[in-house]
Amino acid sequence: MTGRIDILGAGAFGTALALTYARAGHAVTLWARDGAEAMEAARENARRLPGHRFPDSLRVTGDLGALTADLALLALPTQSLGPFLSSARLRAGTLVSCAKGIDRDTGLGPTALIARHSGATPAQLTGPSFAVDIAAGLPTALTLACADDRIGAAVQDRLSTHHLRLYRTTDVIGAEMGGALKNVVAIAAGAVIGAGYGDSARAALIARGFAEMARVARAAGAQEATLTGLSGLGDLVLTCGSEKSRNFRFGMALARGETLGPGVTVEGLHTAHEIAARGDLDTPLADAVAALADGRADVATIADALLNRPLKPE
Ligand SMILES: NC(=O)C1=CN([C@@H]2O[C@H](COP(=O)(O)OP(=O)(O)OC[C@H]3O[C@@H](n4cnc5c(N)ncnc54)[C@H](O)[C@@H]3O)[C@@H](O)[C@H]2O)C=CC1
Ligand SMILES: O=C(CO)COP(=O)(O)O
Repeated sequence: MTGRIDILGAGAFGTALALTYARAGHAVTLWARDGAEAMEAARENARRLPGHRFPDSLRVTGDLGALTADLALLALPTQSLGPFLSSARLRAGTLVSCAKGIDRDTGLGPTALIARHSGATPAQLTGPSFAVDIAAGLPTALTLACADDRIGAAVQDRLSTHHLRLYRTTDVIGAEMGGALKNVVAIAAGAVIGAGYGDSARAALIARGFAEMARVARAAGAQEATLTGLSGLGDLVLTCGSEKSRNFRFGMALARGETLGPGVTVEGLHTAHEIAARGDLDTPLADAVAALADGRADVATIADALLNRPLKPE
C-alpha cells in the first residue's frame, strides 16, 4: 500500500529513507532544517548523501506546516529530539523515531520523548543499516518496535519494501537499548583496531560488550530475545565490523590521537557518558569509552585496567 510519508531530518539516514520510500511509490515529503531549497533545486543531498538523484515523488521542504501525512519518521540525532519535539508540535498520528541513543537531559529513549512532547503514537525503527547501503537499494532487514501491536503491524506493512524488510516487536525498550548501546561498543571496537590490538581482541570486546549491553538493557526492562535480534546483536556486528560506521571511526581516531571532522554524528559518545554517569551497574566498556573521550585515560592504560581485573566466571 502506498501513500504519503513525511520524514523529518535530511541527514544521511533521513535522506536514504526518503529515497527508498519515494522509489517504492510513496509520496514523500522530506523536511530539512537547513538547505531545503538548495536540495529541492539540485534534486540531491550533496552534503550528507551525495550521488543519489531524488525521484519526482520526493519533495524537500523547510516548512513544518507542509507536513500533513499521518505517518512521519523522525531521523534526527537523539540529543536534538527533545528540544525539536517540544517546539515543533507535530500533527502526525504515528511518529517513528530512527535515532539510536539516550537523551542525556532526561535519560529517556526516543519513544518516551515522543510520548512526552506529542500526542502521537510512538514507534522506533532500528537495526543494522548504513544509510549508503539503503540508498543503494541493497537488501536490508530492520526492526519496527511499537507498544501497540495493531498499529505496529500497520506501520510494518507500510514501511516494508522489496529491499527493506521490517520485523516487528512490542519490546520498544529492548529495540531502543540495542540501537543505543551497540554504538558504545562500536567506539570501543574502533579503539581496539585503531590501537593495533587486532581482530581477536575485537572479537573478545564484541562478546563482552554484548554481555554489558544485555546487563544494561535488562535493567531498563528489555527482553533478552530482542537483544539477540536485529536491533541488538545484528547492529552490533555491523557497526563493530565496518569503517562505514562513524562510531567505529570515532573510536579508531581516538586511539590514534586524531579527530573526525566537525559535524559528524557520533551517538555512542553521548550514550557512553549517560551510562557511565548512572554508575548503578557494572559497565566497564561505557566507563572506558567515556574516560577515553574525555582524555582521562589513554587506550593502553584502559586496556591494562580491563585485562587485569579479577578473574571471574563468564
Ligand atoms: N547514517 C546511518 O547510517 C544511520 C543513522 N541512524 C540514526 O539516525 C539518526 C540521524 O543520523 P544521520 O542522519 O546519520 O545523521 P547526520 O549527521 O547525517 O544528519 C543529522 C541531521 O539532523 C539535523 N539536525 C540536527 N539537529 C537538529 C535539530 N535540532 N533540528 C532539526 N534538525 C536537526 C542536521 O541538520 C542533519 O541534517 C541518528 O540517531 C543515527 O544513529 C540510524 C541508522 C543508520
Ligand atoms: O547505526 C548505524 C548502522 O546500523 C550507523 O552507524 P554509525 O552511526 O556509527 O555510522
